[in-house]
Amino acid sequence: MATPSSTLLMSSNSDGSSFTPSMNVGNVTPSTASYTVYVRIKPLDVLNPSNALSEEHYSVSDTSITTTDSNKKHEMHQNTYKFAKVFLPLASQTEIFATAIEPRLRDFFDSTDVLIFSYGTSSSGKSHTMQGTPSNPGLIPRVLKSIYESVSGRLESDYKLAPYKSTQAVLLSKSDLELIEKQKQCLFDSLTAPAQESGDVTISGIQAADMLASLDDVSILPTCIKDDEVCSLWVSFFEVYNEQVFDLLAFRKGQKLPPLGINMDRDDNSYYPSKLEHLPAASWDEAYNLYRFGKKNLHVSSTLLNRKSSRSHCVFTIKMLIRPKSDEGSYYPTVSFSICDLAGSERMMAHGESKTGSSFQEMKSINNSLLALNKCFLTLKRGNNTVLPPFRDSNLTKLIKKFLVGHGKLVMIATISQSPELLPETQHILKMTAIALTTRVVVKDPAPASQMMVRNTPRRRFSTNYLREPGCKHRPNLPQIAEHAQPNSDNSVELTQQLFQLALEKETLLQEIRTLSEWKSRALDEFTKKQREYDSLMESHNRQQQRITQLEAECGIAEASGTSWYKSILELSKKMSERAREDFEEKVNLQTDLYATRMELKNIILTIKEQFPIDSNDPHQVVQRMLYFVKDMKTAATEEIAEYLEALSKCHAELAAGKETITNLSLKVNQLEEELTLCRQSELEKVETEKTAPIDNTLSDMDENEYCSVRSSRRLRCTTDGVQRLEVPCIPIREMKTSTKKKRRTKRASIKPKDASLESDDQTEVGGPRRNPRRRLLGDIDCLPDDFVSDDRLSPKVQLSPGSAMKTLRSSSRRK
Ligand SMILES: Nc1ncnc2c1ncn2[C@@H]1O[C@H](COP(=O)(O)OP(=O)(O)OP(=O)(O)O)[C@@H](O)[C@H]1O
Repeated sequence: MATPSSTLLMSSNSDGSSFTPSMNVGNVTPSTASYTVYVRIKPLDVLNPSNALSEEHYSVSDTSITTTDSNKKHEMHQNTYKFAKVFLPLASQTEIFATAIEPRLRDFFDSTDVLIFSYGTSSSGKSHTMQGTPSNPGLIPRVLKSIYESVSGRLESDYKLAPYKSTQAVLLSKSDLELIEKQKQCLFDSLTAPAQESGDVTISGIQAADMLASLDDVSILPTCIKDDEVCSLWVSFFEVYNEQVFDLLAFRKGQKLPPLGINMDRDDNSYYPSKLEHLPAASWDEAYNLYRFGKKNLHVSSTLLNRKSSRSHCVFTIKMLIRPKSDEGSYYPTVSFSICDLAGSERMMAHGESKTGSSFQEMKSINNSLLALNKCFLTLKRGNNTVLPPFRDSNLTKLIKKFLVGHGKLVMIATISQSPELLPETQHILKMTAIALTTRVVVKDPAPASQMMVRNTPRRRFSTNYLREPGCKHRPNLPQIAEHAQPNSDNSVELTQQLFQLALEKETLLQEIRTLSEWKSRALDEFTKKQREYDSLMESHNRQQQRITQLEAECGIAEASGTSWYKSILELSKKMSERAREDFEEKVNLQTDLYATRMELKNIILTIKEQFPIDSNDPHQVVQRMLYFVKDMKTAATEEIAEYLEALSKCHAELAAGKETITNLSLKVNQLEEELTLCRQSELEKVETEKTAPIDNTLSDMDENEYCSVRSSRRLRCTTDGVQRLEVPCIPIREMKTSTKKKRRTKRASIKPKDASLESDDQTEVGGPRRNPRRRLLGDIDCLPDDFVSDDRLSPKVQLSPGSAMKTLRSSSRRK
């Protein structure tokens, strides 16, 4: 507020009359203004957001978007659109706020009016960007937080002034203030009531508290408010629905709100909704609750593209009023920060809306107002001084005209959806926003009121602005005061402005008259032409009629009359009725077929919907979406099959390798078996040889220890002076035991008398002929089974240790 504050007191009129702005229209130097345009891309899948783009149609850089599309001849063509910045799908609300909004908040605190608006197709994320969610707050809660944090400590508690018109203020009396407080209380009380409408998009109080908690990252900005100044913040909220303006903060229980009129503020040539509620908000909570209340009144309904689609353009504004602490009657012109959430554009027939009904009307008026906005951008871009932008074509363009002509800062956030069905609309949005970015507006009008000083606007009952409803318990029946009753009739500048405005209006009207007269003359020409055509047709008809009469007379048909004519007519009528009946039957059949086909189609759609998560009822869309799903499934299945095939081929390879190994092993086994047979044969031969060989007496000379030590080498070697060698490997116990038992049985069969055995023992004791150990050993060897294998590796499980083999041998020989 640097400029105004330095001249505030100097401009004061001593008589306390209304302020006369000191400006010279002719001396204003024209400057150029431009708009700032950003683009935000909605994630392809909002439930699992990622930066992935539908690469078939979009390629993106930091400041541009290129779309690829095919025309009617199926030729591919690309369009590139440039912007201040492109926010990718994963861009956070914090990033968007810091990049797009913070610089504009600095402008706001520097006394510049700001308008931020979101623009895009339906369901592209406009409301998400503006409002956000409790866990991910959008721009509105962030702007409010930043403003309240920045002016903290400078807010006045008892309001002396209230905003009026576009930039002015009015004095408030105590009773006005009481009424305002009661009005606010009514609004807040109604917020606690449960939501009634299905389309209610209000964030609950608890959610709002959560939201505030997650707004810590919002920065505090330097303000222009000096130590000896105080400020107040006022909130207003309205919507443009079906080309009518409705106040969203007006509280009328159970009553339909009447639309507001639109007035022009001559101070800055801007339009504003007349009698719009401005309510003071002392804190973030109060301001956000007012926003929540307005959201409750908003026109929202469910469409094919969005379950909670905004059906109106809504503008939420926060106005800052600064005044010197000591002077209750003086103030700086109010400065406003507006956030506009535009309704989404939609192609009417493309999304299955019928041509009748309120939703069609809503869509029509939304598209008309957006068309008017686009026309304004185009005309402003051409910079043609002779053609005026069609601001009056829609109430939306009328209300934001001030920003379109360069007074204040305008920021556009275009939101785009990557849905392939919305590609034509998205391309149109990109085209219009890219045009807006390159538009340079020559600011011709006198400087807006925010650069002027206003002092002591005459005291005016605040309540007359809006408290006119007799039914409201907080609103007394106050006398109405003419809205424009200001005692500043002798105001030449205002008159100049009015004249200027009137001249502009006259120019527009003259142009309209010219167009109409052109249209009229064209229509007259057309009419004359048609009249002539009609006359000539009538003439030929008359001629033909005459000719028919003449021919009838010539053929004597008139005399023959009666029967033949009557018969032929009867025949003809019979044929006709037959034909009509056939036609009717055919029609009925066709209708039956059609009905059956429809039912079949309905069933098919139901079946498809059971199997796929599709919420549309339009058969075309259902089939299209199903095809997408099927395509996805097919791709997934193909990938899976490829994986399986790969695994299968690996298995085949492994199997082949295994087979080869098995073949090798079986070859080896055969080889080994052959070797084994050979070994066995050689061993048996050896044993046979040993059996038949002469007894070696050398062994008898071995003492037991020597014998055992030889055996401990796991192969008993009985050496006979190198002449003969017997190798006795470990002997299987089972075999050995079996042999022993056999021996015993044999022994029992031929048992000797006790004396005989004693005799033999005696013989041993007396040094009779001792039995040769070699003989004993051979006796045991005799017991070896025929299939005995001499290699201990072939019978590894049961082996006889050298000691036990010795014992067994001895005991068996003893028994013998
Ligand atoms: N950037 C985003 N990240 C996550 N979800 C998003 C994003 N943008 C939009 N959405 C989700 O997409 C849905 C539609 O968004 P939204 O209501 O904001 O669209 P809109 O443009 O305001 O539509 P309309 O014009 O019909 O009101 C919402 O459920 C919203 O949460």
